[in-house]
Amino acid sequence: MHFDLDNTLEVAARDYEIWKNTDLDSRIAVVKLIRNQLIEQKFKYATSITKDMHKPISQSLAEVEKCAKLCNYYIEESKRILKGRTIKTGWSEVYLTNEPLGVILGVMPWNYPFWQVFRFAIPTLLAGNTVLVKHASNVPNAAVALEELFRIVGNQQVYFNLPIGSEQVENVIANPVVKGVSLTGSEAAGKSVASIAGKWLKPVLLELGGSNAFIVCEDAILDEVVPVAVRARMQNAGQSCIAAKRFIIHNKLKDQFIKKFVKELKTFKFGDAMNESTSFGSMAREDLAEGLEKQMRDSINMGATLVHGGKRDGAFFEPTVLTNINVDMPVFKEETFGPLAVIMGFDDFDKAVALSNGSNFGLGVSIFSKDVNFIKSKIASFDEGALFINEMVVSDPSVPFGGIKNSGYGREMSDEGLLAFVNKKTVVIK
Ligand SMILES: O=CCCC(=O)O
Repeated sequence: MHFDLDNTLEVAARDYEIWKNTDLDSRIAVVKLIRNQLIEQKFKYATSITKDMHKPISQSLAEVEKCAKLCNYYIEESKRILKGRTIKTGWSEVYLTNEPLGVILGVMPWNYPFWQVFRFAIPTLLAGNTVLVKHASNVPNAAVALEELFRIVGNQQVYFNLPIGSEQVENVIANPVVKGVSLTGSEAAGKSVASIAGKWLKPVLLELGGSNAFIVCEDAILDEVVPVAVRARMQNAGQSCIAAKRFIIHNKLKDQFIKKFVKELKTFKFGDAMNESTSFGSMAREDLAEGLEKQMRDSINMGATLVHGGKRDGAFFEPTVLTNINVDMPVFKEETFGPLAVIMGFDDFDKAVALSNGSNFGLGVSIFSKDVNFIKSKIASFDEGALFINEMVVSDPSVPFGGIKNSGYGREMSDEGLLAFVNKKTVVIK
């Protein structure tokens, strides 16, 4: 079917004029309809995810349910967040209103094809904007299913799927109807989108890669920590920006940690992604698995030791563990977007901090210790967007989410996510 980009941009701009004047109660009512439809048809939506990127169906269902949770959060909270505020000054009245900006472009990735779109689109729409979504080319079923789902909105369309190639994104950003861009994707995509948006002076939110450290201190209880560590790395076949990628373990616990980690990996059930008991699937594409294999091989050639796994069959990459890592290896320096854990040791906590900060990314870090007060005293020494103590780094609708350094800038979810694309208009009355 022929897709007319210019016409779509025109309609998105025209419908924005209606949507921005739709009161917040009505926008919230629309989000309720979207949520209801999502839950009623959750198997259909989950199947579109699994078909596109081979995620086991139980995990696709969990992704769809998380989208509903995000809707519930904003259904409850958006009035409070968008309310604006008054400011006491020498004038008789000063206040701030939060107004929409216009048509906002979302450039979205394939690893959580529904979740990533929901966390961009729901708050952006509730603020009164309309959205264009340029989804990843390897999730076409999810992209179409999402547009259909959001079409539930009465008289006007507020969500537009753009089935375009990445080479067309520049023109979309440059188009005067587009007033901002949110990108979740690679560091390279972030640099490109940020420079184009900069040229046209349009606000941009970047949620890029990560190479989170997972630090285990000497006093941690391994039987509690290891199942969390495995989940933190192997979730979504390792294809998550916030997955733990570099395990930094106190030297007194390191050998035991490795043993228990590998034992836990052996409990995974591989198989048909549509089978509800499958707990570990293949990666989304063969070229991605090949890329991970290269990072692993290059690191082994530089002295890393393969402890477990390491085999690839097409897009299937065995859960893999490497140790004897140094900071020059690709598995340390680059993001490993697949099921590969690298394990390093430390004696002194400051060394663990230095290793954690030794990445160009700065999305999040997990630290496990009984001495929470000690860890709290060290919070400022971590260059990260988030620090989770005795918990893996997770995303949650009520908690701001985003990074620093090459992980991007801006925050999604919580109050910050709803205020990401608004004009905070100041009103002063003498
Ligand atoms: O891939 C990055 C985000 C994953 C998540 O929100 O859980």
